[in-house]
Amino acid sequence: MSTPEALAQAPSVAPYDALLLLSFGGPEKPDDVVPFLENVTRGRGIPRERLVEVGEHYFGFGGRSPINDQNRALLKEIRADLAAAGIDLPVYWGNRNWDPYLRDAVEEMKRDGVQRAAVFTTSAYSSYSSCRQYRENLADVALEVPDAPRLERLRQYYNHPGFVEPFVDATLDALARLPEELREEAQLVFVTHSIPTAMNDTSGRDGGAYLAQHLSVMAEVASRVEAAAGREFAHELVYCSRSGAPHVPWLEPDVNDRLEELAAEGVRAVVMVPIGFVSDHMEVVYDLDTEAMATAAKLGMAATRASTPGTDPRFVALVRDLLVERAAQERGRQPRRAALGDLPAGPDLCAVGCCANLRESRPAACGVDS
Ligand SMILES: CC1=C(CCC(=O)O)c2cc3nc(cc4[nH]c(cc5[nH]c(cc1n2)c(C)c5CCC(=O)O)c(CCC(=O)O)c4C)C(CCC(=O)O)=C3C
Ligand SMILES: [Fe+2]
Repeated sequence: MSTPEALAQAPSVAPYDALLLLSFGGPEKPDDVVPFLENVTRGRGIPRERLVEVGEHYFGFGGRSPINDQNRALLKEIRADLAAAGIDLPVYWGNRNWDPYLRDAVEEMKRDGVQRAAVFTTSAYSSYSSCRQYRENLADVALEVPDAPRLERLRQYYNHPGFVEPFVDATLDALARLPEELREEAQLVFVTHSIPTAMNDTSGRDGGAYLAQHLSVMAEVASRVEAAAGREFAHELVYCSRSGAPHVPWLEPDVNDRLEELAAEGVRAVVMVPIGFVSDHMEVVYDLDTEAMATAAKLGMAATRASTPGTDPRFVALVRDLLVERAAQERGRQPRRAALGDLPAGPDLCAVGCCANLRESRPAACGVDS
């Protein structure tokens, strides 16, 4: 809570008068599942069989995705963290695909008199799905809501210490949960969401950013884990949650296929480190904790899964850090831009053509050209 001392030293967030948490959204009851999937996949050429299959994942969890509850928990922690730092700023929440929708959040912000809000998205890396599509959503809402507040997306944060460091501790913790006699030989299997290779090819300013960013985070997490554990670990990047038509190439190998190969090579223990995900949403609780864990069990491998940042205090503080950094930038200062590893902190505004939309050319907010 805000003490007088905290208020006196509070960092400035001017020119912003609100923060918006922008996320994916997920169903909350069985009747939501099909309309949610229709929202997500409208015009995207996802085969019907894949939709039925993904629907089953949601029904298997009572028709309720974990993602909205995780965002509610994050929202609560962001508010507490800002207040503790003496920052008095309203925080709103809106989703791309499910209630509460972005548009409703922006209507509410407008009613409350918000003029200019910073936007934090729950996806850390660069790709059409995780970057430009949110920028398109922001451009759409600016057209749908007359006199909407200005909405300025905060930079991608995959290499921010508040994202990387929780994964280091989580990996050490997951290693400690393996049977002691297998811990020494465990391999680290870093996992992210597969995307079409064509989407990777157009990600970031120069292409290939999605893969390059993950490789950089993997190297950073692995080297910190090795330093803490005092030994090296074999590590590699694999993928989960492939969808799309079978003839369209997506990033590989799939985590399950790779576990089969590792078992055949004699590997008896793995730690899955889901660096592609900010919290334990459906891909994590189904594709990893249910499906990949069953694969490992079938193969007789010991496996644990490292936790995602979720509401780790360092991840919550990352939100404030990005906000304060960007606010300073907008006031003409040159703030420190925290970043770990071999890639620089990402730009505030995306370059022309960054994370291109492969289907159609649509307006996107928060670019140098928008
Ligand atoms: C890179 C990436 C992230 C990570 C970045 C970020 O977090 O934003 C992400 C997140 C998420 N994806 C999610 C759910 C779904 N994604 C789908 C489909 C797709 N995702 C893609 C990519 C990504 N997706 C792609 C290239 C497609 C193909 C269709 C298309 O080109 O757009 C489909 C359709 C069915 C299927 O095909 O699986 C669903 C249901 C949920 C909610 C989970 C929950 O409920 O807890 C979340 C957080
Ligand atoms: Fe997805």
